[in-house]
Amino acid sequence: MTTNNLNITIAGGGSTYTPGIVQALLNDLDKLPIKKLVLYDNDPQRNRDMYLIIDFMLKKKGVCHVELVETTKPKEAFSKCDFVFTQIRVGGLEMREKDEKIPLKYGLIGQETCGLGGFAYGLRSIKGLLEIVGYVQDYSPEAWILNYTNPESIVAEAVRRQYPKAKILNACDMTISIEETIAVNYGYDRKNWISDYYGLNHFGWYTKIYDKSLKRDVMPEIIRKLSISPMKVADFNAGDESWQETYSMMSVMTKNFPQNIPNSYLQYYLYPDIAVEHADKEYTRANKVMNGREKNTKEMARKICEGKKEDILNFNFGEHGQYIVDMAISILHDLHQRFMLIVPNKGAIPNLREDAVVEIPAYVGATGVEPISLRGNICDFHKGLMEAQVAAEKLLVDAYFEGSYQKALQAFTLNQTVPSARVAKLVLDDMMGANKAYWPELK
Ligand SMILES: NC(=O)c1ccc[n+]([C@@H]2O[C@H](COP(=O)([O-])OP(=O)(O)OC[C@H]3O[C@@H](n4cnc5c(N)ncnc54)[C@H](O)[C@@H]3O)[C@@H](O)[C@H]2O)c1
Ligand SMILES: O=P(O)(O)OC[C@H]1O[C@H](O[C@H]2[C@H](O)[C@@H](O)[C@@H](O)O[C@@H]2CO)[C@H](O)[C@@H](O)[C@@H]1O
Ligand SMILES: [Mn+2]
Repeated sequence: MTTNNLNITIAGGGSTYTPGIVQALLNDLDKLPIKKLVLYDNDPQRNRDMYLIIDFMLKKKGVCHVELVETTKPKEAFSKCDFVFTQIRVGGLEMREKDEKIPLKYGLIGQETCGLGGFAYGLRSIKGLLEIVGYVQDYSPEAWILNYTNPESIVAEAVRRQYPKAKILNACDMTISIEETIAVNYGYDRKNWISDYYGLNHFGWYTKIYDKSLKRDVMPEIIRKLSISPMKVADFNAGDESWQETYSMMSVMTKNFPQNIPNSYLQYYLYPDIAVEHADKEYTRANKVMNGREKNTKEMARKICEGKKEDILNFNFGEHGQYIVDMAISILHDLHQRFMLIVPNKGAIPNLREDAVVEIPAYVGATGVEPISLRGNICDFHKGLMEAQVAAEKLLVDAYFEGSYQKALQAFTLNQTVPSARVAKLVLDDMMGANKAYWPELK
């Protein structure tokens, strides 16, 4: 790969996260010199809106040497690329709304990536992401794919089965968001941190947070602080009640299980009763995102269309964009920087099955990912939770490839947010009806 004149394609170009990623790209043009930026999406209107926003951003920054392209054609999008950033949402927020509302009808967690909502989303996402990975193999097999598409564990497992040699990194911004939120609440600089963490995506625990300037593991004191005063959301989640509730739940979790700092998403598996009690069955997170981030994106595009020049750009996604851009820089310049990544276990967690897809720290360089193995076994509590989740996710991916209703029912039954096979079947059948246009046929 040349270190100059890069071609970068964003698949899911119309995503609400594209401006944040482009902002990070523009801040780092010296380290990641781009010649061409392609927005690829299967929804031409969303892609057009985003083209207008990104074109506005480039002009505002005085960047004229970057060719900006919008396309719905795979060959045009994926030929001669160096990096492909993937962030698609198959079925859009309309289907996310169903993922959340159908389980809630049956008294179960309704969530984007956790519980049965995450499984429904998984069965939709796999096809869309495999299609894109396939295009990259056909048109630019040397390109690096940096994937943010959810649900990460499920799509990573599927890609690994179909394209074991694909040059892909699967990443989640949640650990970095948790770290930033902890740091601003309790007065640390997370840039000094070396974090040890293990789990599955949206399903893991910190075991140590070594602060290089303080020269100590700050995790025990953070756990004490969490139990005294719950965290306020950081600026990138400001005014967002759902995220405030989520970050407050981290205090509940550490009070009961004070050995580790958990990933905030564990609340859905450890306290599903609380989450269901607090849920509004008529107005879920999808509705909030439609009326928030999505509406805001359309508004930015509308103002640009009307020729407005001032007060157009209005977004703050925290470290989300910078995180993926930093990975590309680390590959390009062979920096071996450390990231939390979703990778095949292969012994990194010694007492967990080898073929699990786990989230652990890893170094990233020109040859890809070098995962960092744990120095010992994980405890039975975490192992038990993870084993059930891994098995359920694997069954779901089997269901996708085999078109097997039985495997899907097993996956739904094994999901730890589900109390009985009867309820699992009711939700599966309901979701099968709602997802006819997206899921493979399950027989
Ligand atoms: N890994 C992480 O930590 C992380 C963080 C934030 C968001 N995400 C994920 O990023 C994705 C985008 O989120 P969003 O809220 O911006 O969603 P969004 O709906 O606003 O954007 C997704 C875009 O993907 C497009 N799309 C859907 N299917 C496609 C396909 N098959 N081919 C090409 N384009 C397709 C849609 O038209 C849409 O423009 C989601 O998968 C979300 O879960 C992941
Ligand atoms: O409910 P949503 O769509 O607002 O967010 C779902 C995503 O949440 C996590 O990430 C970030 C988010 O990407 C970032 O922009 C900011 O708002 O903070 C969140 C965490 O604090 C998660 O990692 C993603 O996988 C979800 O898709
Ligand atoms: Mn995530």
